[in-house]
Amino acid sequence: MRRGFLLHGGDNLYSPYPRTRNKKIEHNDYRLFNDADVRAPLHFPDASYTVKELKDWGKTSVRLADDPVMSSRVNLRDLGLNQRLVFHNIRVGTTEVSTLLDSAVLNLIPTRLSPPATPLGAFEFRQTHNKGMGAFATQNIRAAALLHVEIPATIIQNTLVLNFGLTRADVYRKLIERVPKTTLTALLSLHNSQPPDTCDLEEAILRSNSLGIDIPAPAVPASVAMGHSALFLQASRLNHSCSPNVVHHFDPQSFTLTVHTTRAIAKGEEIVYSYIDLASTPTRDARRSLLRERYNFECVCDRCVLPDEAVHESDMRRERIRETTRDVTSPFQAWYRNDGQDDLQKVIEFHLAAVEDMQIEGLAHHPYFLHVSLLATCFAALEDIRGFRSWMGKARDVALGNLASDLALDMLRYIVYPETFPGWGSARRIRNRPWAV
Ligand SMILES: C[S@@+](CC[C@H](N)C(=O)[O-])C[C@H]1O[C@@H](n2cnc3c(N)ncnc32)[C@H](O)[C@@H]1O
Repeated sequence: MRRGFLLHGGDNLYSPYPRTRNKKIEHNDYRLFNDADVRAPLHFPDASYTVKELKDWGKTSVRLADDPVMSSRVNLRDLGLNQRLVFHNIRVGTTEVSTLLDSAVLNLIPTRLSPPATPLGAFEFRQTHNKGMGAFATQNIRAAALLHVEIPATIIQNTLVLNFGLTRADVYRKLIERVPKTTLTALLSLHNSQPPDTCDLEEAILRSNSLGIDIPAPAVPASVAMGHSALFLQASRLNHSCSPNVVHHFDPQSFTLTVHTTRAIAKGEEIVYSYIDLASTPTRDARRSLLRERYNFECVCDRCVLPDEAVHESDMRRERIRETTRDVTSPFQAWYRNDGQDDLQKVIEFHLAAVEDMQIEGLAHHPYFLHVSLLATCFAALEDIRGFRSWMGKARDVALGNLASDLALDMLRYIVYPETFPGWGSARRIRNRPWAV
């Protein structure tokens, strides 16, 4: 028996529940309710996920399992402003996520959550001497560790202002109305970086601390699916650095933000990520002006407060990283095209120099992955198992930190069975080509 299904009678849609049986439900509501809350759980292949409760239209709750981590609870309410706007308060365990979303995105809110992996959590919050609060490692932490996992406190769709003719203030006010009291208290203690008197305090804090998240959505237009901002009460305490030691990603499967280390962190070191794209801003001045413009602060990270001469060297190094990354595959390709007549050692040195520059600068963003992957490819060509495993291991760490689990699994396979790597032994093979000199 399909408990909880809404009945579809021509154009009139009615709820089967006693308290709401005679309540006419608008077409949009039906579509939302049906798709997001009822159909999805029943499609679960795993028998342990069943709809445990489903009651009270308008305050609908769906429990998927007794395990609080594996269950989600969805409350729907029509905003009343527009048929297509719906509020959701999603309970995930004991955490409530207050959201203001376009109804098209409702389908994307998971009714079944993957359990988030257990984070190391080895950090504490305390005052910094020049950046307000910050997070600090309470023990030595290895590279590629899962440091923190957090469910958002709020999610807001950025395009609501455009799509529904609301003012930005309307949207934030409506969202704040839905935030539970305890969350609001924690939210109000966060940093406010907005210029004074530009908006309400709540809005200012949400704007100062929210992070962009992508909710992938094959079924809805990209403009709707992307462009959400989420507030994370703890991750909001992480400061910016131009030499970051962590990256964060929103994982739609577990509906959590995950924070991974990009390099080893010493006990007492501050945990920092980059608020901007460091690859496109190699100089301190460029980074500072971008941060000033976007986030209204002057960067005083370890890299930016170096003496002028050291800053100049750092700028040069970062320019060099940008240059070597521009056509990152060409040295290897040239070697390959030339039937291996050039010295593969030179290709290796090219990438090693780039990696060294990045290590000095404390950078492990995208170009780092390319360089270490190409180093692994060079060592594979030479059938050098130790070199291959070492660089492939570094590339895999980056993949893990970026939640590319399929790629990381492939890489693990290559680490275990190097000879299955596609370019394994290519140095020997191309030298033996009949047309090779
Ligand atoms: C999202 S909050 C980070 C946590 C904040 N320090 C706090 O006390 O809650 C962002 C604010 O922290 C400060 N901040 C973060 N990184 C900084 C940096 N590298 N240099 C100077 N201030 C920084 C700025 O005031 C910025 O507006």
